[in-house]
Amino acid sequence: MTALTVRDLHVRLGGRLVLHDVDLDISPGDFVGLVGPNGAGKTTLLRSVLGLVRPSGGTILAGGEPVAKVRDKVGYVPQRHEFAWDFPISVEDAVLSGRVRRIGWLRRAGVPDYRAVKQALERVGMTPLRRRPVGQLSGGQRQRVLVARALALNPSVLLLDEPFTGLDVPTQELLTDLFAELSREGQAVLMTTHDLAAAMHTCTRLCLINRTVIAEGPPDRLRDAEVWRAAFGIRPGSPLLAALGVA
Ligand SMILES: Nc1ncnc2c1ncn2[C@@H]1O[C@H](COP(=O)(O)OP(=O)(O)OP(=O)(O)O)[C@@H](O)[C@H]1O
Repeated sequence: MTALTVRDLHVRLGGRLVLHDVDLDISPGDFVGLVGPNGAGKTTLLRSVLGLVRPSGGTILAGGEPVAKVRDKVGYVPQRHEFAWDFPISVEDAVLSGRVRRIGWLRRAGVPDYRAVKQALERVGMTPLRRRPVGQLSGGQRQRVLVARALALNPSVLLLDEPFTGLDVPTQELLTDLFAELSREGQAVLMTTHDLAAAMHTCTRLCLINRTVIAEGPPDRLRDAEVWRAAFGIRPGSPLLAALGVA
């Protein structure tokens, strides 16, 4: 069974058709890079899965069920600037807040919740900083907190919105290794990124999108320069195509 199924998705925002005819299947263990130019609708696709945007048509299933019924199967790492870093909470509490959908707003966190937080902090290497206020963290540390916050839910689908923006190479490597490991453990990972070369190298599949899916499949099967030109409007002979090994 697929972990995430998107069928015939259409999204209108501000009276404009931002996404149309989007079909996508992601299986457990897939590490999918969602790539496309600025304004292609990548974030809108993630937000549709999360129910933050209401599609004008189509269906989205997680593990075969309408995603609206199983939101706690979906973990989400937003872009860093979307989180309220000036809120006076510790790293540990920020990660715990990722479990709110499972705990419920009115209940207290219990042993399984604290255990999940502890494991998530360990996976991103943030245990030593668990009591630090989130406002005192560097960009890379903040990104690791956001990843831990999503992992604390033990999701079967993990959505990542440009997780590498502004990160140094060691932090990018740490997170890339973690995402690859999660996918090997059976999680379905869908990541938007503008780092095409890294996506070609690390993702098991790529989905090229520009308001609709232009092409998708394992990176080795996407060596056709025309496909990249159609998605990104890259000019023929562009060095970018050579850098991607698709010239
Ligand atoms: N709330 C909104 N109201 C109207 N239009 C919107 C809204 N949010 C996004 N859009 C438009 O939808 C289109 C897709 O935006 P989206 O943020 O999904 O693209 P993206 O592929 O994630 O882009 P980027 O790579 O620049 O982050 C853009 O043209 C954007 O201007």
